[in-house]
Amino acid sequence: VDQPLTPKQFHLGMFEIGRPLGKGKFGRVYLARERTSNFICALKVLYKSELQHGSGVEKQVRREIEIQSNLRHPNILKLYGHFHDSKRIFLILEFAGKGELYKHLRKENRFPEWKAAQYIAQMASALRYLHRKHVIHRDIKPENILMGIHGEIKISDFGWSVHAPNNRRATLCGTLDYLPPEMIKSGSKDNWYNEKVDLWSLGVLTYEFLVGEAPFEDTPIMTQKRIARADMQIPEWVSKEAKDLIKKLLVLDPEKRLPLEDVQTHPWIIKHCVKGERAANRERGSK
Ligand SMILES: Cc1nn(C)cc1-c1nc2c(-c3cnn(Cc4ccccc4)c3)c(Cl)cnc2[nH]1
Repeated sequence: VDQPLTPKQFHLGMFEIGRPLGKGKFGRVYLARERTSNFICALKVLYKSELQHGSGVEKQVRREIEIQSNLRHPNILKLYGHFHDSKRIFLILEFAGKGELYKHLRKENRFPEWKAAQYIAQMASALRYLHRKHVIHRDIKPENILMGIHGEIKISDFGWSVHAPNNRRATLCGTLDYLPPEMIKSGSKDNWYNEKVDLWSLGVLTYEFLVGEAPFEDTPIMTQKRIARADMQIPEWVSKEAKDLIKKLLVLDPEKRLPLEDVQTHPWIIKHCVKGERAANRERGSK
């Protein structure tokens, strides 16, 4: 499909800026329309002054641009291009029509199993695509997932992703809930650049979609202790198939976590994702 946003050089005058869509730790995102093609997109604006020179954040933005502009997958938010002026850096991103997934999760408290399974199947498909390109996301959590107009999910915010193998040090901030044990424990960091870290986070995400809170949610100290021991309880009302998948992803040994191709063929995923449309709608109608 020919992308209207393919000129080599972009500049701010090409866009009509709309309402603010949200803000992150660094920068804000605005709805925008490219004037000649009327193409709707999301413009992420970062102030250079906020990205201290030579700091990790500047490298993170560079990495986000380098990695995300080469990705093309229905469940990964597209980065069409970027440009900058004297004070700001602009990322031209795909507009996700239904916004941030975590807001939907908080509003609904938790997702029904059929919806959670479809989201996890889409995440597994996107992660398989990333891992085939030796990209590790390393920051899978509801806050970094957006929703398209048809309810499909889109992984965004590649600021923490890396090309494996990689010898960069990373400073961690934000929630600990999604960190795998190998990133919590001190000692060898090469496990940080093993794509198995995304499998652990996928397990945490599955749990949070179904239960409405993260499995190791606690005080920061207790969260670290519970992660290091994979100490979590799955409520008895969660189906046995869903419990089985969570337990096969939240495994301390990275090498023993269920591979993505087995996630996609897991009975819980098959049960909710490959039924005929009619049967699935009938089931959903009864929810
Ligand atoms: C909000 C919202 N409501 N609806 C109906 C659609 C949206 C929507 N938001 C987006 C957004 C969007 C907005 N905020 N954020 C979080 C953020 C902001 C700044 C730096 C880092 C992270 C992402 C994007 Cl990128 C891309 N598409 C988006 N679509």
